[in-house]
Order: sequence, then structure tokens, then C-alpha cells
Amino acid sequence: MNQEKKNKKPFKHTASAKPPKGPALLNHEDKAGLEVRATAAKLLAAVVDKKISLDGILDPVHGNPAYKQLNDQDRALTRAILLSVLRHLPRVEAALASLLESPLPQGARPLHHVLCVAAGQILYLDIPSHAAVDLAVEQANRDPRNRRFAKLVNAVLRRLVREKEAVLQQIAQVSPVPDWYMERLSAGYGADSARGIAEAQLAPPPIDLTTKGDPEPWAEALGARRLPTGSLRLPSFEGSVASLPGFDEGAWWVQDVAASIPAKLFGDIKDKRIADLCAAPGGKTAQLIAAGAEVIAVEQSANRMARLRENLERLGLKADLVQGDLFDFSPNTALDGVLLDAPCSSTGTTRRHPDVLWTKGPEDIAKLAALQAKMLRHAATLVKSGGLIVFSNCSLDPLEGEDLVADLLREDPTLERVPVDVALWPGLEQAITARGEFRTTPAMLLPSEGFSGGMDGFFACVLRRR
Ligand SMILES: C[S@@+](CC[C@H](N)C(=O)[O-])C[C@H]1O[C@@H](n2cnc3c(N)ncnc32)[C@H](O)[C@@H]1O
Repeated sequence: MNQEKKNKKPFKHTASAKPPKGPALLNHEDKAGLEVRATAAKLLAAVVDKKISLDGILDPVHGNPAYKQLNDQDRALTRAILLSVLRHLPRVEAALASLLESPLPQGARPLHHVLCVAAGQILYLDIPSHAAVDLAVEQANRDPRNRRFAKLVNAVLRRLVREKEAVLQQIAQVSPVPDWYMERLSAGYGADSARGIAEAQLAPPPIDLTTKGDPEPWAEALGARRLPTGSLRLPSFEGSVASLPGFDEGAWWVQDVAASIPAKLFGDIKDKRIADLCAAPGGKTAQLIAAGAEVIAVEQSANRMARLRENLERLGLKADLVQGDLFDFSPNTALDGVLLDAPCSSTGTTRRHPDVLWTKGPEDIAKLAALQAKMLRHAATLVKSGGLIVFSNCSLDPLEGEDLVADLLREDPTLERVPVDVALWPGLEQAITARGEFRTTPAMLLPSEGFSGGMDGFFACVLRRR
């Protein structure tokens, strides 16, 4: 018993264990593997220490140079490692802490990142553990800042490999999200639901499609699951969606099931004039056009407007495109409807963007909520009497949704809420609040045979100008 306890002692920073490999001549595969891990550690630092968004870093054109110089296969591996580490970061850190006798020295962030990248692979990815350990030790050896810790890296990671199952059980008790975020989730949803949402967002999201016309034939052609909104969920799939039937002919586009809800809230919009004020990359614009509306798509970013244009071209859909700030947009005649799918903290999309929880904080949420309230006030001036305003975003925070709308309705008596009719949304009753607003979370939509569950966190509601 004593002996066993002794063996389980956490490692000191000076721990001596099996000597790590010194700098050695690496074969081609090892070299590539090392480059991937070094890049992953560097990019992890950019996200958690410099608060740079992963989308920007991994952009194939404007992204990080170290990432851009990798081949496609190595980029995919780097991305998979980063997503996995960021998704599970509090638990990865807890696993490492349980194996260390004392915390790493304050300035040892490069070492922290090397260890996290390796531990994330060992715990959560289907990558041979010995490769993760050997490459991390080699990485430490090659970096003068980390060299003196190479033995520690070797010892800690080897023990993590040996004790993986026990460690996984132990860290399952640790909150999977940062404390600030768990506090906000708990305040908004109650402790139990908050925990459910935090666990649900650990699952990588499935791919959902919205079809231009009848989804039924495409459900069959793609072997997809039909969701309550009419969206299609692909079975587990690796590769490019561009290779699937229907892509080239523009029969569908990728859109999370939750993101497909706001545009549907207008009801029948055939021949109505609707402005989509935050339009790119255009998923909701496409839905509005496909439903028969005459659409004006407003988008501030030139790059994102170019993407929207490309997307509409592939889909064979036409809108009036206005590139500019929505605050400068005022059409000659009042509109039948306006969709404001506003820029937000994106906390509802952490299944695919786990970096959000490390690059954003409560102060960003407050700032974004204030901007959205200003946008919504402007949006409301653009519709005629009786016209509808659909407001939505992909945040889970009530400050950016329920609270903001309640404040606006209190201050502007010319607006009223049009409650969503639960009877029209069979299968999604759980997502409609007592006030008649949509509130989806990653913990909603149960899995069915062969298909995963879940949906992005979204807020959506309908307002009418009296
Ligand atoms: C959440 S995204 C919209 C997603 C889009 N509705 C869709 O379904 O594909 C928000 C968009 O608003 C744009 N945006 C932000 N501020 C804006 C402004 N002041 N005027 C117009 N567009 C803006 C951003 O560039 C971004 O493309």
C-alpha cells in the first residue's frame, strides 16, 4: 500500500525518469509530426495568451504563417489537435496538475502549451500515445526555454499514458469550461442545466444542411436524418462537403439546424421586401430568397460579402447586395421585414469554436450586447407599420438575448413581441420559452440511431412595429 502510494507521487519539476531522447536526426515522418506539434503549441499560445481567434489563425489565406506552410494533411491534424485541446482545456490542465507536485513556474507558458498539446492527444484523440510523448520530449529538447524540463515532460506524459483511464475518470468531475463562463451559464440557466450545456458542447458538431427546395429527395440521396425544422443532418462524415451529391448543383448549403430557425420565423414571405442586415456568409439570406422574398443583403465586411456573393452564385439565388454599415442603410420605402442576425459573443457555437471561451470574457459580452441593442433600435426604424423584425444571434447569454429585447420593449411602445406558436414547431417545444422566444442550446435535440444530437445555442424572437 505504502509502496503503491509512493509510486503515485506527483512529479517534481526536477523529476528524473527514463532519459528523454536528445536532439536526434529525425526521419521525414517524425519531422512532419514535430512541426505539427510545434505549430499546435504556438497556436494554442496565440489563442489562450494573446486571445486571437482560431478562425483568424487557421484562415488559409490570412492565417498564421507556420500553419499556412503545412500541407493539407498536417493542417488537418494541427486543427484537430487544437480543437481537442481547447475543447477540453480545463480538464487537460487538471490532469497535468494532478501529476505535478507543484504548479509549473509562472513564466513557463511555452512548457504549459507543449504539455497540453501532448496531453490533449493522449486523453482525447485517436493518436498513438507513444508518438505524442516522444514528440513532446523532442519538442522540449529543441527549445532552449524548455530543455531543462525535457525529463519532466517525459515522466509526466508517460505516467499519463499509463494511468489514462483513472485520470479520465478523475477529471470528469472538473468543469469543462472556464469558471467565468460556468458562472454565467449557471446564472442564466440554473446549475443543472448549465452543467448539461457545458458537457453537451464538448461533442464535435455534426454537419447540418438546409435545402433550397424539398428536403425529402436529398435526405434519401445523402442518407441524412430529417430534423424537426426540415434541416438534414449528415451521418458521421469525413472529407469535403463539396464532394457530396447536390453541392455542385447548389441544392443545399451547410447551416446548423439552430441557425435555420430565425429566417423561418417570418412565416409566409413570398414577394415581401426583406432586408438581411448582417448577411454574410449568407445562410439566412439564401433561406429568405428561397422562400420567395425580395431580399436586400447588407454586410459591412468586403471579404465576407465576397463569400456571400460566391455562395449565392453556387446556389443560383439572387439578392440586392449592399456592402456597408447597417447604420448607414436606410431604404427609400419602409420594408415588410428585417432580419438582424447580429454579431455576438458566439458562445452558442463552442462545439465548433471552442476558442471563444478563451478569447472572450464577460466584458466582451457586455460590449456586444450594447452594440446589438443599438443595431436592433436602428433595424426597427426600417420596417413599415405591421412589419416584422426578427432578431437573432448565436450567443447563449441572456444579456445578448432575452434581457436586451425586454429592455427594448420597455423603452419603445411602438414595438411588440409576436410570440412563437409552439404548435408550429413539433419536436422543438423545449426550445420555445414562456415568452414565446426561441432559446436553443447544445443540450437539445436528442441523438437518434447513427446520428448525433445537439444544436448550436441560438436566441431568436419576432417583434412587430405597431
Ligand atoms: C453572425 S454574422 C451573420 C451570419 C449570417 N446572418 C448568416 O446566417 O450567414 C454577423 C455579420 O454581421 C456583420 N456585421 C457586423 N457589424 C456590421 C454592421 N455594422 N453593418 C453590417 N454588417 C455588420 C459581420 O461582418 C458578420 O458577417
